[in-house]
Amino acid sequence: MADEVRPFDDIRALLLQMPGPDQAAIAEARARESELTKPAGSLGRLEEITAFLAGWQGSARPHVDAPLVAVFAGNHGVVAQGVSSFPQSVTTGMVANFTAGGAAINQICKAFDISLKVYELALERPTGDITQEPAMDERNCAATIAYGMEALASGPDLLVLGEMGIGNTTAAAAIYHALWGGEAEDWVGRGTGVDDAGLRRKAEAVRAAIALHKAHLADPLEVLARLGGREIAAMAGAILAARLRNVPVVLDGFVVCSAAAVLQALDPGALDHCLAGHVSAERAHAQALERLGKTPILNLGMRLGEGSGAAVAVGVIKAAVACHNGMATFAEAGVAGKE
Ligand SMILES: O=C(O)c1ccc[n+]([C@@H]2O[C@H](COP(=O)([O-])O)[C@@H](O)[C@H]2O)c1
Ligand SMILES: Cc1cc2nc[nH]c2cc1C
Repeated sequence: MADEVRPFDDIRALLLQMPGPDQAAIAEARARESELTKPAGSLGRLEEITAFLAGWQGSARPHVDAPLVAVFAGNHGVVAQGVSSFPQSVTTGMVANFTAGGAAINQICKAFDISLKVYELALERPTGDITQEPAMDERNCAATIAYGMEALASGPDLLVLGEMGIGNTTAAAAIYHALWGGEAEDWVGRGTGVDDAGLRRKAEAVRAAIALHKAHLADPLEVLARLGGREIAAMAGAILAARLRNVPVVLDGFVVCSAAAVLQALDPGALDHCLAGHVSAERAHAQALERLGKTPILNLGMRLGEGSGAAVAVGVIKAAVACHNGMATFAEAGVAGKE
């Protein structure tokens, strides 16, 4: 039916409403930066981060007073293909661990004074096995994207995305392969630590999924629904919702970036409000970041997920903002400027 309302239409409508950064605030922040007691440019990337935050927050004095790590958890039918080195029950187990405060992300959030919220997405009902059927139908996927927008409810001034989901590096690899082509082998990696046989099963699963769904993969939202997972759809919603409220986002690793890649495929400017917190050790993450046009803040060989790499990068972002707001100008300090 020509006039049928489709669940994805609401998402597409939001993509038409994305604001840009405040150029005046960026100019004002850069002007202040040039007056601070340091040689011009000597804080390197920290100065870029400050200007970026100024633009999205619309203030020459950016702030990281209410940062939030939002961790989305989902389960994946594709684990039936032997693609992970851990059982599916670990997803539920780790959600309990997050709640109890025992995971790595809890400690990193404590270290940098970041709030943490965990969003559990029907863990008892894994998504469809992408080698056999779509992970989700359009209605479910759209509803999950909308649910992810909840991450903005508490009004964070910086949003860090994280995920937990056994099998989700296979879903992410399938998304990259569908969006960016190449071979299945280009996008799969060891995830939680599969051996060579496991790696071959991952490539085979990605290849089978692409072959099964190939007639439907021209639309990035169909790619997300058919090949993704609930946590990936929810993160896409959170990234989009942040943009609509001018909240800057810090992306984490391989799986978080697959949600971002779907948005970029829908609109090349959709990730302008996003920083890449780190490059993970998952083999294809560096390649994905290159495709996204993002330079990671950190490269620490991390491959945990949970938002952990991005949360560590918040420490760097906080340092950038502290310098910008707290440093004296040459005039204030009575320090002689450059001759
Ligand atoms: O963020 C990454 O780059 C990353 C790389 C490897 C593994 N992970 C995490 O490991 C889980 C998925 O791994 P797997 O092997 O089960 O597909 C999931 O919970 C992710 O958070 C995450
Ligand atoms: C133990 C464990 C913790 C995790 N955190 C994110 N992904 C994970 C995967 C496993 C297996």
